[in-house]
Amino acid sequence: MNLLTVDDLSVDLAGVPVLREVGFTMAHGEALGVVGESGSGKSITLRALARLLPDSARQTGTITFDGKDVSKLRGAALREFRRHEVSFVFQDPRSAINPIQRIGDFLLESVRDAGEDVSAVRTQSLQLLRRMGIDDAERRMTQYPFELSGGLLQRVMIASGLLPRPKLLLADEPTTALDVTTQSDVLALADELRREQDTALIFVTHDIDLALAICDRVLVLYAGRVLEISPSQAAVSHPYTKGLLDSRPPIDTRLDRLPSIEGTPIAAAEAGSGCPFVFRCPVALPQCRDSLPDLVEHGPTLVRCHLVEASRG
Ligand SMILES: Nc1ncnc2c1ncn2[C@@H]1O[C@H](COP(=O)(O)OP(=O)(O)OP(=O)(O)O)[C@@H](O)[C@H]1O
Repeated sequence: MNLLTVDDLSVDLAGVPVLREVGFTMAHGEALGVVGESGSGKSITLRALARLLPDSARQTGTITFDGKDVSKLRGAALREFRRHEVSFVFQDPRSAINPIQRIGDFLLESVRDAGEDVSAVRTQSLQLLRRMGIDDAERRMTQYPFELSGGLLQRVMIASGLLPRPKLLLADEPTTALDVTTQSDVLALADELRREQDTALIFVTHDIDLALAICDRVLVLYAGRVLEISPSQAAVSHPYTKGLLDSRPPIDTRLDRLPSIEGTPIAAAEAGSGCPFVFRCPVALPQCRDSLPDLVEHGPTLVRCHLVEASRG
């Protein structure tokens, strides 16, 4: 059985469409990267999965997590889902932590509420902090968030996300605010821990290279729609995903101007019945303006593109 099945998920916020017919599945322990330009719907997808959309949101479609319909969870079942089944790590740790609460109290807070064995969880917290590369974990537990650097605090947040041994960790650009070396250290440690725990990961990022490096598959969003789900750079087939790969800055040459995809993305609300990427696509066909094909298998990738369909004859 899949850990997660998202089927035909559409979300409107304050009456404005932001996600359309999003569908994908995840196996237990799998890592899925979610990439796309700003405003493509990455964070909204995560929030919908964790039942964290604002009250003004209207959602259709289904999210099935470990056999349960997430939209039907209420009361104790919803608390259990948020405590033990999914965890969230946000981009900015300082906005997600109470500034006047000590790190140790923050880590043990949810356990205290649930009446679990505090001393056992304290030991686990210390172990996780050390495994996340925090040397003097005992002392850090007694400190306040302002006493920790952004990098240390994000390590604490990831430890806190893994502490309940969730089935799924939702990470929204968890290392974007860190410098590149720290970013790769933190991600490598987090990845090792979540594999040991068999915790699946959804990793939202702007960086398609990073997503391909860390994740089993990468889902590409554009104007609130899934355009491709690919396991590797070699398998990538959609012109938009290829454009994202081609616009990475080269590591060995200095360019006067960074390569980029011509034009700007449209909002989900601006897309008609055609492919939302048609306005920027260098290889668009006439039919791309009228309809967006279904997501279909093309070798190891899942892609929705008329050009790919035409190439298959
Ligand atoms: N609370 C809200 N009310 C109304 N619209 C919103 C709200 N939050 C997000 N949106 C809109 O939903 C769309 C998707 O936003 P989302 O935050 O998911 O994008 P994103 O891909 O995560 O972007 P970024 O990479 O900039 O974080 C955007 O057009 C955004 O303006």
